[in-house]
Amino acid sequence: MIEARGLTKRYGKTLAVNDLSFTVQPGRVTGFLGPNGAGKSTTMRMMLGLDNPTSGVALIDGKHYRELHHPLRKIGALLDAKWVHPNRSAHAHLRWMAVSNKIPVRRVDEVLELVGLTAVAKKRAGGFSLGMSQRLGIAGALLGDPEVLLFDEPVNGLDPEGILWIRKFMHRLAEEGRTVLVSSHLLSEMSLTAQELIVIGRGKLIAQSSTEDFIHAATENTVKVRSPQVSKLRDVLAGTNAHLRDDADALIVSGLDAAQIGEMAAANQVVLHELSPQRGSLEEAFMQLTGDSVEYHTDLAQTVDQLVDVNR
Ligand SMILES: Nc1ncnc2c1ncn2[C@@H]1O[C@H](COP(=O)(O)OP(=O)(O)OP(=O)(O)O)[C@@H](O)[C@H]1O
Repeated sequence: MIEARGLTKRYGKTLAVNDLSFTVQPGRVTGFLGPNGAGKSTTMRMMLGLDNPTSGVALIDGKHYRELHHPLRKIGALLDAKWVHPNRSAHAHLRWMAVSNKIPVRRVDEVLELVGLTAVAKKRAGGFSLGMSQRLGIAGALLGDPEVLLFDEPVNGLDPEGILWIRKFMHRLAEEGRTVLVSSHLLSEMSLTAQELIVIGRGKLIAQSSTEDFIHAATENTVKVRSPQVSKLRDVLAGTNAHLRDDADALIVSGLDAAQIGEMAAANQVVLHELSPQRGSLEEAFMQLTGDSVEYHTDLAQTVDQLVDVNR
């Protein structure tokens, strides 16, 4: 488990992290979400003892990082995938990490296998693609077989195949009972990867909840209905507290769920061609909860643009 209590970091005039308190539980992938500059990396660095908090604490299973006897066996991290000597092979890089952390060298082959790099283990890491470098970084994080894993923007710049691989791998690590914290500013990706969310903005906590609750609380659930007898359907729904909106050849209904609409249509012999509940998106939820912040809107627009690029 990871715990932040009143965690605060000031760099001169910049309050990078502002009184953050949250817990990250094992067995789930927790997304650490916020726009660029929100304070995600700074928070992760403090968890890893790479930066000292101005006040507050970050604890790994109740201990400060510096109190851990074998840190790599407790917590592994991927902060910067390009942090590797370019002329070293993947194997040599991991071997060096293992030896300097008193981890048995046989573990190197195991983690290379886990991340699918066995075939290129002897190749120069400097020639690796970004996706391969990310895998090597993840292999390094797994060397000590740690219970807690931190990944800072692991899908940034990856192609769709690389993104899918990382997503499945994160799920697998959580299913093994590990605590997995993944930072990202890519909202749609996080909605697929993370079961829990910690959302921050300008260093402050905006929300901590399950992804589902976060979306549910901040967006309206509607039902899309298509019918060849749409005016009859309107009459049927008129006597309820449903709110109707036109969307091309469909009606978007709020205030009633799909079952209620279906039953009313059947009782009144209205033919339906479609009756589909519409889920809000993480983007919509994010907009709702951060509605008054121009900074977010700008960032969100960029995020959506990037996402479109990624999926193209
Ligand atoms: N070493 C530092 N010295 C001064 N300011 C810093 C330092 N590190 C971070 N900051 C500032 O602290 C704020 C939070 O930065 P941080 O990198 O933690 O955000 P982030 O959410 O990880 O963003 P990104 O997704 O861009 O990495 C930013 O305003 C940043 O400029």
